[in-house]
Parts: sequence; C-alpha cells; structure tokens
Amino acid sequence: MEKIAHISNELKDWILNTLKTGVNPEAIASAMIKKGFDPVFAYKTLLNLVNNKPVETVVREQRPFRYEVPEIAKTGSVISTSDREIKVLMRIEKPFILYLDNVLSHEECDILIEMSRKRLKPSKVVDSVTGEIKAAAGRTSSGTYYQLSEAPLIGTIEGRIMQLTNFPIENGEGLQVLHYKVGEEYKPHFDYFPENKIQASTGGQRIATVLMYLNDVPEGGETIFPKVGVSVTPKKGSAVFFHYGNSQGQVDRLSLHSSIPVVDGEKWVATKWLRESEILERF
Ligand SMILES: O=C(O)CCC(=O)C(=O)O
Ligand SMILES: [Fe+2]
Repeated sequence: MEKIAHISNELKDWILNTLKTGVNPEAIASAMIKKGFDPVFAYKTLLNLVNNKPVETVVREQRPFRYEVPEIAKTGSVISTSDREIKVLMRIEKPFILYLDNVLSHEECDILIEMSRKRLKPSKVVDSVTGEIKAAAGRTSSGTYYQLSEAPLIGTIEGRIMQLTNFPIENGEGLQVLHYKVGEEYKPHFDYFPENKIQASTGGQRIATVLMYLNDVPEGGETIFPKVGVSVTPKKGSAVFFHYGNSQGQVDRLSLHSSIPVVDGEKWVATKWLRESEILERF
C-alpha cells in the first residue's frame, strides 16, 4: 500500500496541540507511521513542527455541509415536554446550535452532581491518530457514565431529551457527567467520530449533542465554538443542543468546540450524545 505523504491542517493542529502537552515528538511520529504515513515524511513533518517551520498541508476535498433542520427546531420558542416548558433563548444556524433554558430543575442538577461525585474518574479521549482510548492530555476534567435509565433521575432526563429532540431513547449514548476544577478544560474537539470509527451496530455516527449545565460557574468554563466566535456561559439547568451530522453522512466542521479553563469555582455538565440510529450493542 502506498504510504501517506501529505498532512491535513486538522492533523497538523492536533500534533501542535499534542506537542504542547509535552508528548514526545518521536511517539507522535511512530503513531503516524503505524497509521500508514511514510516514515521519512512523518519525521520531517515533526522536525519542522518542533522547530517552528512551516509545514505544507493539504485540505481534503469536502463538499460543503448541507444543513438539515433538526426536529427540535420545528416547534416554536417554547418546547413543551410532559413535565417542563423549555425555552429557546438563542438559535445559531451555522453550526446549528440552540441555547435552551429550563431543561433541568435546580433540584435535578443538585441530585445529579451528588450522584456523580463519588464515581468520578479521569476523563479519556479517543486518540485521533491511533484510535486508542487513553488518558486525555487536552481533557483534564473527570467524569462518569450512566447506563440507560440506570437510576430514576437518569430515566427522567432521557425521556425528556427524547421528547425535546425527537430522537429515540435508543439512539442516545449513556449520559456522561463531567466535573472541571479550577484550571481544568476540554480542548477544541469534534463530538463526531472519525470515519473509520463509525459502526452500524453502535448506532453509526454521532450527529447531535445535548450539553446540560448543572451549576453556575463564577468565572471561566464557557463552552466555546471557536470557528464561529460563539461563547456559551454555563447557567444551572440550561443546555446547548448542537447538531452536526446530516442524512448524507456529512459532518459539520463548524461544530468544533471546547470548554475553556475554569477560573473560579467549579463546573459540572451532563452530556448526551445522540447517534444517527439505534445503538444495538452497548458496553
Ligand atoms: O463542558 C463543556 O462545556 C463541553 C463538554 C463537551 O464538549 C463534551 O462533553 O463533548
Ligand atoms: Fe464535545
């Protein structure tokens, strides 16, 4: 098989970010070689990046993302579920983002935090070069996952998200709760998977995220969409819904986002990732 001898802008950015976290350049080069990069090209690229020299990049041919209006955006400015009235406070079209108020009650937020506190573990990420699940240099938070309807409150939240978004419960991954202390962050990333990691048995691609804020953060901890200059301030009980996958299998690169470091206090969020189809195999 022919070896890869070009690098995309995204991979270049990822390497730069990874280098900043102190990872050995040689480890990155050998991961690239394992993934099919030409060894001379891999080492030369790393050498240029380490020495701050320009690296030629190619932009992969990609048709522009075709936006499809998600079901959640077809109702009015108040979305009623069986037990709540959720208000749309802001709508951004590209990428598609809704800022929603009153998704969770303050009591639900407090219970979810207390349930999660004792089961937190350091957060992991999928390595975008090797595909390995590993401790995350760019993700300093800790977190925990819940099985579908693992506890009554988890089931209630899942039912509400289903009514709100019109996604079947079976398309949802287990709820994730994340905790960030002062200085902790989640570096820019996409929630969708690289193409080679999409599996029909696990619901295919992730196409939308419901990110719920469980507390007010005195300073820092905003969710940033850097490609479009949007910054969301965490507000207890509110949520952002963002949608980045369409029926043609395209994904929206404008959905890049991060959680900037907490400056004062702490930050708690709950994330529900939604897949394009039913998740048949769960772990
Ligand atoms: O904590 C945040 O604001 C972002 C979390 C996030 O991006 C995620 O869980 O995928
Ligand atoms: Fe995310």
